[in-house]
Amino acid sequence: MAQYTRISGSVGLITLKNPPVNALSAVVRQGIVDSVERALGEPEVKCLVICGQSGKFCGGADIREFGKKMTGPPLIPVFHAIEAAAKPVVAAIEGIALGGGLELALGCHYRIAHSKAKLGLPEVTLGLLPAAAGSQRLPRLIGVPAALDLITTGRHVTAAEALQLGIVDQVTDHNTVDAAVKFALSVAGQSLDARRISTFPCPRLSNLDAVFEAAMQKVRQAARGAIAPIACVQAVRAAATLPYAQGLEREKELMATLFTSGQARALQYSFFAQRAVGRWSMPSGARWDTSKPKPIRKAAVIGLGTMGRGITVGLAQAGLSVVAVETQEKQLMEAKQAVSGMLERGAKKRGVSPPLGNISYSSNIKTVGDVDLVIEAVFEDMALKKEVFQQLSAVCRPGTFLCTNTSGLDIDDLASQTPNPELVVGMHFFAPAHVMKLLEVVYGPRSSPQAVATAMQLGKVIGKVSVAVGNCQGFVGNRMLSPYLSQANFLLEEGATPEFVDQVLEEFGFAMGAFRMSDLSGLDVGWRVRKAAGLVVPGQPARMRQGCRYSPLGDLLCEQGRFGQKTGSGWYQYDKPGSRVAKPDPWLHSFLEEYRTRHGLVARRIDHQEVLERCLYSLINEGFRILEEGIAAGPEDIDVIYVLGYSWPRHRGGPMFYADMVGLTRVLERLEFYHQAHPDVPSLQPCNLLRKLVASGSPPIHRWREVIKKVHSQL
Ligand SMILES: C[C@H](O)[C@H](C)C(=O)SCCNC(=O)CCNC(=O)[C@H](O)C(C)(C)COP(=O)([O-])OP(=O)([O-])OC[C@H]1O[C@@H](n2cnc3c(N)ncnc32)[C@H](O)[C@@H]1OP(=O)([O-])[O-]
Repeated sequence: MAQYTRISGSVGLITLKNPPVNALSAVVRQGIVDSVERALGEPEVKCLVICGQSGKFCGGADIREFGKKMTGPPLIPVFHAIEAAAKPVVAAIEGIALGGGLELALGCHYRIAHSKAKLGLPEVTLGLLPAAAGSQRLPRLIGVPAALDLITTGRHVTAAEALQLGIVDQVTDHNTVDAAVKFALSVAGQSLDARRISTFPCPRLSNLDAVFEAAMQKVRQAARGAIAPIACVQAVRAAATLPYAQGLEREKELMATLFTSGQARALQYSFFAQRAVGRWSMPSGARWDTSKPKPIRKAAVIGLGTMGRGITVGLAQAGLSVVAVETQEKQLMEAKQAVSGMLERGAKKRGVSPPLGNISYSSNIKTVGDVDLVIEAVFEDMALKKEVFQQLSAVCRPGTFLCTNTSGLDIDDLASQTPNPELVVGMHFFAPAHVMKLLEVVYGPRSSPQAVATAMQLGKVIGKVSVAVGNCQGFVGNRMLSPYLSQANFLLEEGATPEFVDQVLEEFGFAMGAFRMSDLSGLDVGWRVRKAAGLVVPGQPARMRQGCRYSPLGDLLCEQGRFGQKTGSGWYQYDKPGSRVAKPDPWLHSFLEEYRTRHGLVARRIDHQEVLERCLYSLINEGFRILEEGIAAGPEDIDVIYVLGYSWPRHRGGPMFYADMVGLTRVLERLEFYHQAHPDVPSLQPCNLLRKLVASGSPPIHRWREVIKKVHSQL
C-alpha cells in the first residue's frame, strides 16, 4: 500500500509500504494514485514528498506479479500524473531506487538521496528494459552516453555518482525524509515547467550514429545471444531521435517483445533461484531456519596457492581476521605480495583503504590454534589433504570448523581424519576465489547442520551465493561437467573438430566451449583426476573402461605435454605458453584423423543439433540423477551453480530450467535416441526421475520438488 499523511502543516507525505523492498505492486500503485489525487486536492497542501517504509525507497515493479494477469493502474500514467502535478513532488530516496522505483523518482520534480542509497535501472538483468518511461526520461536528464551505460549494464550507482550524473538534486547524510520535506517547502509555489523531465529535449550528440553503433556492437559482443541489452540500446535511440510520446510508444513495443520472451522468464527464474538457494535443506530434514550458524570472527587459510590467496582476500575484504598459512617460505613471501596487491586494487576500486591489517601470515600451522574456522586449500591431493586435517585436529581448539576447498574429493574421507567429523564441510570456491560469486557448501553424512549453517552464513558474509549440496564425486558442478566433456570428446572421435563443437556451445551462450575451457583450466587437471580414479592405466582396452565407452584423447594429448594455454598447445594452438588466443591447430586435425584410422572409426558429418543435445542433455540427465539421489535439494540449486560457476548463459536460466523450456518429453526422447545409438555410454541412459516427471505430465519446474519428495518417500 501507499500511506498518505499530512506533515508540517502543508506537506503531503506518501509512504510506500510493501515489504521487503516496497515493490510497486498493484495495491501500491493504486495507493500512489489515491494519495497523489488527495494531496493535489487539499488546498492546504503546498508540496508532496514520496518515500519508502523501512529505509528503502522502492525496488521497482513487483517481479512476483510478472506472468500473472495485470491488475491495478499501469505505471506510466501514474508517473505522468505526478510529473504533471502543479505542486512540487520530491522523492526522498533511502536505501534503493531501482527499476520502476527510479522511474517513479524520475517522474517527480526533485530527488533527494541519502548518501548510502543505490540507484539504477537493472531491468536488463531480468531480460527487460525500463518500461515506465525510464528509457525516455533518463537520457533526457543525464544525456545519451551515461543513460546507455546505466540501462544496458543495469549497474547500481552510488548517491554520489547519481549527484555527479545529475540524477539527484541533493545528497544528505541525515534523515532523508526531513531533508526532502525541508527542500519541498523551499520550492513550493515555484514554477515546475523546468522540472518535468519528459518535456526536456534529449541532449544532442554530433556523433549520434557512431555512439549507437559502438553501443550496439558492445552489447552484442557481451550479450552472447541475450536480446534485452539490444532492445535497451534501441529504446535509448528512440529517446535520442524521437519526440517523447513516440519514444514512449517505441519503448512499449520493445518491452512487449521482451516481456513474454523465454529469456525474461529464464532471468527472472534465475533471480528468485539465487534467493531460494539460501533456504537450504538436507536429506536429514535439517533446514536453514532450524539450524543456527556460529559467528565466525577469525578464520585461517591453509595453503596459499591461487585459490588460497583468493579466499584470503575474500575473507579480509569482508572484515574477518585471517591467519594465512603456507609452509614453503618462498611461496609464503610471494603470496603475501600477491594478496596485498589484490587487496590494494580492490580497495582502490571501492574507494576504501585496503584491510592489510586483517591478515597475519605464518609458515607454521600451529598458529591457527585460536581461530573459529579453517579453510584448507592445499594442492588437490588426498594424501596431502588428509595429513593437513590430522595436523589441524591436533592444533585447533575444540569446536573449530574444518572446511576444505577440494573441488571433488570425498569430504567424509577427510572428516575421518579428525575426532569431530561433524565439524567438517566442503567450501568449494571457484577461480578467481575473490571474484566468482558461487560457493558450493558440501556436507558429508556426518556434517552437523550447524557446520552447514555456519559455512552458508560465512559465504553470505563474504558476498557469495552459497549452495548446499551433498557429498559425492565432483559434487554437483564437476559431476555434471564430466558427461558433458565426455560427449564433446566422443563427438571428436566421430568426426567433429574442437572448433565446431565450441562454436555450437558458444552460440548457445557459453563464454567458452568445452575445448577452449579445458585449455584454459589445463588438460593436466582432468588427467590427474582420471589417473587418481584409475582410468589411465597401461594395458586397458583403449576406448573402454569397466564396460563403458571411454575416450583417451585427452590422455594422449597430455602424454605429449599438450596441457593447453599454459604449454602453448592443447586442443588449440597458442602463440606462446600463457597466451589466451586459441587458434585451430592443423597438427590436432591430423592427430584426430590418424586416431580414427587407428581405431577403425569413420568420420561422419555431425550437425549443431547433435552437438548441443548430446553435450547438454547428458549434463542435464546427470542433474536429474543428482536430484534423484538428494545430493541437490531442488533444480534451483543446480541452476544457480551452473549460471554462477560454469558460465551457463544466464538468459537460459540453467540446465534444469532449460530442460523445462525444451520440454522434458523431448529431452527424454532425445536421450533415448542417443542411448540407443551409444548403449555403452551410461550417461545417455535416461534417469528414472526424468521418466517419472514425464510420466506425471511434465509439471513446470517450480513443482518438481513435490515429485522429487514423492520419489524419495518411495525409496
Ligand atoms: C517497470 C520497470 O521498468 C520494470 C519492469 C521493473 O521495475 S523490473 C524490477 C526492477 N528491480 C530490480 O531489478 C531490483 C531487484 N531486486 C534486487 O536487486 C535486490 O533484491 C535488492 C533490491 C537490491 C535487495 O537486495 P538484498 O540482497 O538486500 O535482498 P534480496 O534477498 O535480494 O531481496 C529481499 C527479498 O525481496 C524480494 N525482492 C527484491 N526485489 C523485488 C522486486 N522488485 N519485486 C518483488 N520482490 C522483490 C526478493 O525476492 C527477496 O525475497 P525473499 O527471497 O526474501 O522472499
